[in-house]
Amino acid sequence: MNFQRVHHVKGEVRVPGDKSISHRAVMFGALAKGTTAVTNFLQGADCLSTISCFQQMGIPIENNGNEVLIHGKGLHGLSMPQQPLDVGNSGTTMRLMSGILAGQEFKSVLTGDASIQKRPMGRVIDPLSQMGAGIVSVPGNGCAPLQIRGGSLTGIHYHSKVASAQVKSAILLAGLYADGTTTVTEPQLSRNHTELMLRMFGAQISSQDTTVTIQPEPKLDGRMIQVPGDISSAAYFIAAALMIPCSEVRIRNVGINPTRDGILRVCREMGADITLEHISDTDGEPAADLVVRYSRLHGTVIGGSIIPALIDELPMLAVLACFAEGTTIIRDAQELKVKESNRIDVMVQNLTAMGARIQGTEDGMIIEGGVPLHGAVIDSRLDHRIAMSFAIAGLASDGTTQILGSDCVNISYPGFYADLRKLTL
Ligand SMILES: O=C(O)C1=C[C@@H](OP(=O)(O)O)[C@@H](O)[C@H](O)C1
Ligand SMILES: C=C(OP(=O)(O)O)C(=O)O
Repeated sequence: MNFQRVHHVKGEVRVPGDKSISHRAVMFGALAKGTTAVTNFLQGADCLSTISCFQQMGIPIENNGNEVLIHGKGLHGLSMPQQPLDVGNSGTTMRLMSGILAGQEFKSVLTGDASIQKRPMGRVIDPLSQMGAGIVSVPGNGCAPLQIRGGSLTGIHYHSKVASAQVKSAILLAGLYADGTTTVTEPQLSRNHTELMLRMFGAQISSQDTTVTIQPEPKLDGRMIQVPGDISSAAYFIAAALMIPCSEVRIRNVGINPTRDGILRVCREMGADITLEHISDTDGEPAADLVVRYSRLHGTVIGGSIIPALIDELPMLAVLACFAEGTTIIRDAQELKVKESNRIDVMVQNLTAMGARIQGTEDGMIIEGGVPLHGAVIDSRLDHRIAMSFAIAGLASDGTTQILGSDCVNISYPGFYADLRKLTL
């Protein structure tokens, strides 16, 4: 797909439901007794993979588009899948499901696409093995496919080396089936959707700073879940409005959980004009309308404990930094190397092709802003966040930007190009 400079982005948009919350709604709904009704569920390929995995384990799920109904069978209601469970491109599905499957008295196999088979799974294999699960990497390299023999788990206190909500959640979910208390401490606080939602379903879970503790064998009850818009999807429109002169965009009902709102904090630090309106709170997950206006930005340093609160937004922030005066340093972000692609290498390669002054580092990037960008052929490496970031870059650059593999946006935002187009009319 090709992109060219536009004069502005203007108008209103409603981004689809949050990906992290949509996955969890299906998983926890399946483990609860009774029906869970989810509205504004993200119909992206990743969340559809989660639905199909639970259907394969005997959970009836009706996907009516705007509402998803999960007819949960309780903590011990899953049945043994007859085939390997295919998570597609979704790291969240693979890692959270490994925690659930570690607690089941049956054998299962988790697999996925070429990208997922390169991502590190040792980070869940290690703690789940310590809890007593039989979990192995079939190719023997710490990656998927994973073979899991669950049951008879012991609660542990795990000190994770990475601030990862997927690792934390996998351990907490296994903790539902352990014979005592399970605790996870992480180096920095990662997104806390698991803690918030499991508590709403009836789990006994308590958090203090970067430590979370869960008690086993709760009675989880089906419930209603309203999914807020995904701030990671809103990031593309936030950046477009900030980068393109004369722009003003209103993004409705965006989740602004403090463990996810790093992009708002960094953009404001860079000089962005962003206001929040109609702030609401449903089940502990705050949301707001974001009003974003074109702003003259300056460079900044992004590192430390804010990184987990904006990890998926860093590709877009790297593009934004090209449009800010001065230097932007992104550090402590080595996790970018183990996402759907190596997001440090891919950003450096593609932004360099567009004429940016950017240098990759061991744990991030250094970007000299204020150098105009020009169109180029962009290899998305089938990474949805890369494709969306460069679509926005193309709208603010000379010439034509061609994105290869542009359909991969279906992973997290199937209507992305249509919504973007409406804002450019
Ligand atoms: O728990 C989640 O829903 C997610 C956690 C993050 O990954 P890590 O846990 O690997 O940091 C994030 O990058 C991913 O898009 C979704
Ligand atoms: C890293 C991501 O997702 P996952 O880990 O679920 O594949 C993402 O959506 O940017």
